Amino acid sequence: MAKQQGSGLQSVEAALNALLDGVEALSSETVSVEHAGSRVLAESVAAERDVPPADNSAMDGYALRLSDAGKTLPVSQRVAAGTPPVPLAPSSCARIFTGSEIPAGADCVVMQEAIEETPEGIRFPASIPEGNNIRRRGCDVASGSTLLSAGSRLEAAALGHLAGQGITGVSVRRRPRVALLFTGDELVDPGKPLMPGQIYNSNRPMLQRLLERFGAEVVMAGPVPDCYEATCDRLRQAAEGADVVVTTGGVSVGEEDHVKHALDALGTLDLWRLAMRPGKPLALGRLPREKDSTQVRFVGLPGNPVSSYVGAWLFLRPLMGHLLGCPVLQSLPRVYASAGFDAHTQARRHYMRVSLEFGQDRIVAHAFADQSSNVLSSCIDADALAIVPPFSDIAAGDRLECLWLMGH
Ligand SMILES: Nc1nc2c(c(=O)[nH]1)N[C@H]1C(S)=C(S)[C@@H](COP(=O)(O)OP(=O)(O)OC[C@H]3O[C@@H](n4cnc5c(N)ncnc54)[C@H](O)[C@@H]3O)O[C@H]1N2
Ligand code: MOO
Repeated sequence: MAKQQGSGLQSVEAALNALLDGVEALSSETVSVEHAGSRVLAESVAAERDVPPADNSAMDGYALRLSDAGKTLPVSQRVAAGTPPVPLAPSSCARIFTGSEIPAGADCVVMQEAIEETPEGIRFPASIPEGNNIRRRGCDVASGSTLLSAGSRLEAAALGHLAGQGITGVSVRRRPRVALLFTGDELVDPGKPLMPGQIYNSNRPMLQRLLERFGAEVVMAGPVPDCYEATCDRLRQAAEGADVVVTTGGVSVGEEDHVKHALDALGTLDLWRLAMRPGKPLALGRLPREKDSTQVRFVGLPGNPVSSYVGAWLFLRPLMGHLLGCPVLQSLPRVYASAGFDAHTQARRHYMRVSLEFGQDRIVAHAFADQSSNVLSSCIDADALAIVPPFSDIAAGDRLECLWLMGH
């Protein structure tokens, strides 16, 4: 286990280094573009065609030669979108529409609001800028250029870009397979009656949703009884079918907290107990996977829902980012805001759940009043985690570094 700090707690940075050390991107698979939403490109895609494929008009209007500016010209052809034009006849203009190809010979387009229709033809203004309203071939994508880089996440615009090339299939990273286990004999899944002493399992849908957003596939999700042998069995089983095993609860110091001991016995406990709030008892390590003699990463999140939520953003997201070879998932964007509250911290760095108010000249971070790790209400409107260093006094107006939970 890595060396501990004086407080006996390890830094978040040390934990992230231990977790990500040696993590390599997973293998790739080919999927149809239709089903590639949110997947991560395994290889860069080169453009094979220019977009647009030819010079075309940005406006509904008339194409002409710049040398004919100020003249009245007959309309010699009508170029509808989807129909290739013929070369422009001398001393004439072409009726043209947005997206229609520019006829050879024409070098500008005048929008129809700027011309005058006369019995002799179309009268054009005397002054027309060069190349007016012409969108050049390849101005969006040039053939041979990199259309999308390896590691890009295929969201809406990227999918449009692939379609613009006529591409139907892409090579993407396999989704990290995650096994999610929940410890705690008090837990019941919604849909079942709640007996005295029981609570509903909030972590299950919450982590499932977060993991899917981070690009993972949850292949197994289920309870683990509060018993050492059962915990060992479930961890062993989980490691066989997954790339990452995540547990919640059972990592603290009570005698019903078996996860850490089971991990210690079965695999490697790399690091335990972090100088962060919430999430102090978080445990990180590796479990052996017998079927291919490899190791899978283990993340033991504390049971309190807020500790699990914050731990997922801080640790599971970058882990998925590394398994997917996707830089945007590897770290959270930082944003600086003025504190809209007073706070003081003890020995642990506090990741406070804040909502961001975007004003004209500054961003104000508002903290949810109750920052306890069992109060999931604090996460509902949290746009960011404000990082408050240990032993600090924060006064309203102070500058805060925040991790932006984009689209949380
Ligand atoms: N003596 C000490 N006690 C505790 C310490 C400590 O240092 N010394 N640390 C506290 C901190 S900080 C945390 S965080 C918790 C974490 O404990 P565990 O990870 O072992 O979690 P549990 O004890 O299993 O559960 C904690 C809490 O969360 C509820 N829970 C658990 N799973 C779920 C779920 N899936 N859905 C909803 N709620 C869940 C559980 O009922 C407990 O209330 O330990 C402190 N104790
Ligand atoms: O560290 Mo715990 O997650 O604050 O309650």
